[in-house]
Amino acid sequence: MQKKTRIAPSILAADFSQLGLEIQRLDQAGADYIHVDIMDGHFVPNISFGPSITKAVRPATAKPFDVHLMISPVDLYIEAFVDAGADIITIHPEAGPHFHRTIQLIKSLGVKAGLALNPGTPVDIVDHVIEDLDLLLVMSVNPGFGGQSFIPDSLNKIASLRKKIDATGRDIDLQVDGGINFETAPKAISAGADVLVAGTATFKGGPENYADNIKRMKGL
Ligand SMILES: O=C(CO)[C@H](O)[C@H](O)COP(=O)(O)O
Repeated sequence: MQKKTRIAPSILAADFSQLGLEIQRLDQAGADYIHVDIMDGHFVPNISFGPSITKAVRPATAKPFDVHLMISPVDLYIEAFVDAGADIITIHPEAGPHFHRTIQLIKSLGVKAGLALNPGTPVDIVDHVIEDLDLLLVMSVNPGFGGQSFIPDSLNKIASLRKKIDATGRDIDLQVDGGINFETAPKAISAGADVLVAGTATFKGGPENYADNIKRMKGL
C-alpha cells in the first residue's frame, strides 16, 4: 500500500564545506530521510565520498541515513557503511557479483536493504528478491550526477513496481530518484512512489528555502 509521501534530500547537492550543518538544516526543514549518494568513479562516472565522511556527519541528525551505493564491487564495503551509521543500504543489481547475496549480507548486519533500478533495467529483475527487500528505488535519471532531467518512462516503472509491492503485502518503500522537482513530484506520487529523493529541488534558493521546498514536494 502506498504510504504518505516522505522526502529524502540527496546531500550530493549540499555545500560539502559544511556538510554536517547542511544535514542539521535538512533535519529542521522536515526531511524524513537523509539520502547519501556514494559514487566510485567506476560504476558511475563521478566520485562523491566514502564511509569515513558518512560516519563523520552521522551525528548531525537522528533521521535515518538512506545510503545509495553506486559502487562496484559492492560487498567489500557493506560493513563499513553499516559501521558509518547507515539505516538503509541500497545497491544496484549490476554492481555484482551476486545481488541476492549482497541483499542477504545487508540484512544479516541488521540494516534495511534496497534495490535500485537504472532507467534501462527491467522491473522484473526484482521478482526473486522482493520478499527480502525493504525499499525499491526507481532511478529516473542515469546515475552519476545531480541536476539531470526526469525520464518520463520512470512513471511506468513506478506504477509496475507499485503493483508488485502491493502483491507482496509487505512494507516496502517505493523511492524515486533523479529530476524530482515541483512539477515531477506530483506525477511520481500519482504513479505510486512514496519516497522522493531530491537534491537540486531541495537545496534551491539556499537554506531559508529548504523547508518550503520540502513541503511543496510533499504537496502540502
Ligand atoms: O543519485 C543521484 C544521481 O546518481 C542523485 O540522488 C539524483 O540525481 C538527485 O539529484 P537531483 O535531485 O539533483 O536530480
